[in-house]
Amino acid sequence: MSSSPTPPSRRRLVGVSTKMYFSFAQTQAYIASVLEHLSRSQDSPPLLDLSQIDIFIVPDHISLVSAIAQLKSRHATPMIPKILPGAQDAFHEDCGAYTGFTSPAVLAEVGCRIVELGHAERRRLLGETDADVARRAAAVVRNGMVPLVCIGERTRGTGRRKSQTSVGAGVDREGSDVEGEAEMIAAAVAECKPQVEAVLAAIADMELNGNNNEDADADVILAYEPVWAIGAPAPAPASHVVGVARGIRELECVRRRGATRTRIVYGGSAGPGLFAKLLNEEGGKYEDKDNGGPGGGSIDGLFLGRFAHDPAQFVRTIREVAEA
Ligand SMILES: O=C[C@H](O)COP(=O)(O)O
Repeated sequence: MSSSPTPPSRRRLVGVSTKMYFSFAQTQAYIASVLEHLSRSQDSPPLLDLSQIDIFIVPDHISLVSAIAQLKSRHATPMIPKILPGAQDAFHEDCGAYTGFTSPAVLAEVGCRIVELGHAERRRLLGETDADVARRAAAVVRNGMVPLVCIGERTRGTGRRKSQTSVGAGVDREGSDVEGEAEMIAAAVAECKPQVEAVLAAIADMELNGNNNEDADADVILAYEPVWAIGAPAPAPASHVVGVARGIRELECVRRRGATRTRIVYGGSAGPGLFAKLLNEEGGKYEDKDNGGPGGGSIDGLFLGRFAHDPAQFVRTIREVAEA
């Protein structure tokens, strides 16, 4: 009797953006402190196994080269995991008369590994469109880096959820109207759908045109960040996050990609304690093994902002994602 092979799992990941919160010196001090905390957490048993997860730090553009050097210098240190450096944006052209833009080719040249695209703040302040984000994602892949594409609905939705007024009520499902919640999830997935489709279509087109040497779908990270949960006192409700992530996984453009090639992280006032709540919400109800899931998960990790700007809290969250 032959048993079907176990599908490969998606690697978990956890990262932080410093947005524009830090000075150059503060970014250097932050990274040094994160490395120090990670090193200390490996000093005594029980040792933390970080080999199965990806960790990334996304500083501002000016601090990036220095951050890359800092991270590289510690990679030789035993027990310290590799931390992938990321950028907060890249243009869709590699070079030319594009004053003030950031070249993806130069980012790759200096050792950048992940490029965040289409953050809600850029969509709002700079008018970046799905088409802009899609072209940039293709350029990031073309240059051998991984796009971290921010998607998310702008408003809390019009479902009839009873606890709609309080964002902070997020993780507490008491009093929620399940039908209204389902409507809000469906509305959020519908708003995310064109954002995801545009990006995956642009990457698929680029791959079809032979610009990618890989013989497989490119790795893509979707950062699901409901706009109303960014910069808020608390994250979106776990039930909402998991519901939307499942809806995104069911989109045809996601389903037809390689099983492990699309990872989804949650962002928006995320911090310590959240990942366990998300996994608890998944509760094994969603068997995503066919799609490379780690045995019941639609969410692969977290993308943090403010609540990880304290290095100890970031490392605490890394530990939680690794051990959950
Ligand atoms: O880039 C990260 C996200 O926008 C979340 O930021 P936040 O945790 O400060 O809300």
